[in-house]
Amino acid sequence: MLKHPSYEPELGLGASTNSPLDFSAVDVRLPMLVYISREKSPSCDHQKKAGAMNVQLRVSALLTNAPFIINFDGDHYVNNSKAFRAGICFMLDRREGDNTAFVQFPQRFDDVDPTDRYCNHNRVFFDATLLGLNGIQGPSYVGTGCMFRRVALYGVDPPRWRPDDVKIVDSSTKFGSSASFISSILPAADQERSIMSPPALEESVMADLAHVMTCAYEDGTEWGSDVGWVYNIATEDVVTGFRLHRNGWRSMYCRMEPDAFAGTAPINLTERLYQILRWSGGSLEMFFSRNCPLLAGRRLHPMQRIAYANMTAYPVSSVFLVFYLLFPVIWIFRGQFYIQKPFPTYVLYLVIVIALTELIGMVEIKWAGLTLLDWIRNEQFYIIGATAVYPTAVFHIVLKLFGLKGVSFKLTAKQVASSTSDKFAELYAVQWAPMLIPTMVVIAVNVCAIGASIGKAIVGGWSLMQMADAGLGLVFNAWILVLIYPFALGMIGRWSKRPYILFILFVIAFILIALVDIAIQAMRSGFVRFHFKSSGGATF
Ligand SMILES: O=c1ccn([C@@H]2O[C@H](COP(=O)(O)OP(=O)(O)O[C@H]3O[C@H](CO)[C@@H](O)[C@H](O)[C@H]3O)[C@@H](O)[C@H]2O)c(=O)[nH]1
Ligand SMILES: [Mn+2]
Repeated sequence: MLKHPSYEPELGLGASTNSPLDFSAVDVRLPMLVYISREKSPSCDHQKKAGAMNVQLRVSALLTNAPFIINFDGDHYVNNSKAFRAGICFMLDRREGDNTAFVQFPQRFDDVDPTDRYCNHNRVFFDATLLGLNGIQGPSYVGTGCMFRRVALYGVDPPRWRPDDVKIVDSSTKFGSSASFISSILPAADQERSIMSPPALEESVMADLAHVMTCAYEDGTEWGSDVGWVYNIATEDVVTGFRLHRNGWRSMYCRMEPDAFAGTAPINLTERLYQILRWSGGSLEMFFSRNCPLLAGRRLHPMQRIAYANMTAYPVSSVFLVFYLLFPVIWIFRGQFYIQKPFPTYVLYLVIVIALTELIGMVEIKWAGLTLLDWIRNEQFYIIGATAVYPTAVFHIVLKLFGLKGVSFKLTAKQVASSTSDKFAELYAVQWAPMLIPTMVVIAVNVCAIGASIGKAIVGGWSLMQMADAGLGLVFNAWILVLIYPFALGMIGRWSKRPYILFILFVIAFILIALVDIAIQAMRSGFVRFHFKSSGGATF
């Protein structure tokens, strides 16, 4: 803090008997590290991560006023030191550099099981969706592993949309009352190709720092709305990135080998579902707020607008999907198909559309360098989320729209300690939550449908047409079970160490239900009742 680092390396000592390591060719200086913690007080909301980031933003403005900032979650670390240079290259690029607000690196995780059962890696989202957005206005901000341009976070327009005579500090209350902070803004906008010396550590500087760290500092300012990280939303990341895109900035996605950064992921099914709940609830909050992508001005690229609409409104699709997945109920009870038989040309169109969608999916996977397993996990977790989590998120937003408090989201709990003997102990832990019920019902309904159709087929009396219908129905039921398979594995806990047990359980369930169905049919036709009556008078 006292002296800006020079370019001259300071080499360490050579090897000796006391210290066997040779540092004679190593620059042994440590970079300046300043630990800060914002003020927390019962009288004001600390605004979680967004609040912490905004304090960092102000404090660092007074310390170094560095034009570029990189941010990580508490559970992430630097894996490849070259990432910093890569980010800066995008920022200083001649073509679009000046209009680039942030460079987003993918999130990578160390603690995930080899088959990525709960789709923690989210490869399709990172390596296909975010990479694809590079072709429009750039990836969304995902909260960690992201390099920012400082002035973009201040709500300043990108050069492309900024007239030369614009006043960057256009309102006296926008940034709060610190004169030192306000006077740091213009240099931050100018110094992007030079460096500035940090201030000497004097008492006045310390007083300024303490002032910008208080939680009352932001009262009556635009911090948390138009300046810095956005407040009052479960997913501050997507909305903070969105505000930058809406102002006309672009962003860049940067994937490198070895991975730039890495961190920890929740590997317990319930924790993972809570994480998805926070994301989907936050997304809907954004869609139904003044930060709705459909309300943005013309600086947001039309395709980027569609991408954001999809990224925020997606949980609504679950309402239709859950009904669809429960359709077999009608069939089990009535033994009839109520879905209208479509006419052949319509079926032809349907088949073509479905085939093309799958083909495009396949091409995207190949283009992004992903595997079939990454793709399947993605599909599976969409259905699992849509049954277990998204309905709760929709419920949350309905409560909110009626002015009620909504569902409360919790932070993602991480694996505590991994002993080498049982590395994925967490993976097999079953943790009860009401959220698990809807998906369990969907599994039960589809298992019953398969069992019942076996029963009906055995009793016989089916025409060829009925056989064909039931066959199609079975494909539907089986496909749903394939998609929900990781969830079912999660429910059997430690048994899922041997996944074939699940198949055995399914087969037993099918046979039992087939027998029950045969019994019920026999009862209906009077056979069982007759049998029981003659042998002792049991009544039903
Ligand atoms: O009061 C708080 C709470 C959280 N954090 C930070 O926020 C991070 C995100 O929380 P975490 O529990 O790790 O959630 P994840 O689901 O792993 O996080 C993803 O989703 C969040 C949005 O829901 C983003 O903020 C994260 O960047 C993104 O990695 C943590 O690591 C902390 O560094 C704080 O600084 N202060
Ligand atoms: Mn995290």
